[in-house]
Amino acid sequence: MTNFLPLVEQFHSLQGEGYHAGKSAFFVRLAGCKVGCSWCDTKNSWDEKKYPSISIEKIIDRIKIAREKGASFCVITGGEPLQHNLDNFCKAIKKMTMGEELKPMKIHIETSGVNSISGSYDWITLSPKRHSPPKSYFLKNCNEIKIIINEIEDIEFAIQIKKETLKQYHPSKSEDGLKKEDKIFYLQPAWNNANGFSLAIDFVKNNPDWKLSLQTHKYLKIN
Ligand SMILES: C[S@@+](CC[C@H](N)C(=O)[O-])C[C@H]1O[C@@H](n2cnc3c(N)ncnc32)[C@H](O)[C@@H]1O
Ligand SMILES: Nc1nc2[nH]cc(C(=O)O)c2c(=O)[nH]1
Ligand code: SF4
Ligand SMILES: [Mg+2]
Repeated sequence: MTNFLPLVEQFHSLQGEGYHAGKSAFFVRLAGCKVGCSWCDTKNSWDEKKYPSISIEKIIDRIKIAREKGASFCVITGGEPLQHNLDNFCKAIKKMTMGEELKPMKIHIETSGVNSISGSYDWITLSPKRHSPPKSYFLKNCNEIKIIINEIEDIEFAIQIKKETLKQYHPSKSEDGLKKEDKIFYLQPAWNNANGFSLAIDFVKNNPDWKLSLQTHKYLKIN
């Protein structure tokens, strides 16, 4: 199991997307992705050979500092973070951020769901991809689903994913009171794609069980 991970960047910012948008968060962007979305905004992260392998303790030292400054959770993203086995990393985050009067830091993950699960999470954001659909584990266990909209076929894919997800009933309750089956379904327009924006807005207007997610950090010109 890995104690070193290829790291693109780590930064303290606001979660820009989805249910937790606007909250103080620390991001760990791991390198490596084989999913290859043509519109990916993080293509620089795909080739893990370009990045140094950093010890998980060193990564967590920065997580601890960010927490002292106010980050309320850390977001593991990428690249596709689950290309790596994250069991040790998640365990170490929990262990190293726990204090006498301090609960362990919450861990969120952003994933396409194409790899097997490893690690354990307080929040799973699943962003399913049309050309490489997610494993059913993620449809069942994620907290939110965020589909990126470029063209009409993405809306059709979103409808199909929601149907599949609702088939995977999973009656358990998370700490914040949201039932696991109460997933939140988001359409997120692909950045700078006017067609994606108008398709997503029209669909959400007519389908109130969906919400719009915007990449608010990009409007704010922050990380
Ligand atoms: C860069 S990905 C990394 C995590 C993981 N590989 C995934 O796709 O979920 C982080 C989030 O950004 C979304 N994303 C990537 N490129 C985007 C774009 N051009 N416009 C809007 N969202 C985008 C992804 O769908 C995902 O929800
Ligand atoms: N501020 C901010 N919020 C984000 N939410 C998900 C991101 C990601 O790239 O996974 C991201 C990101 O890159 N920046
Ligand atoms: S899965 Fe995520 S990181 Fe990989 S190409 Fe798609 S959006 Fe980019
Ligand atoms: Mg991003």
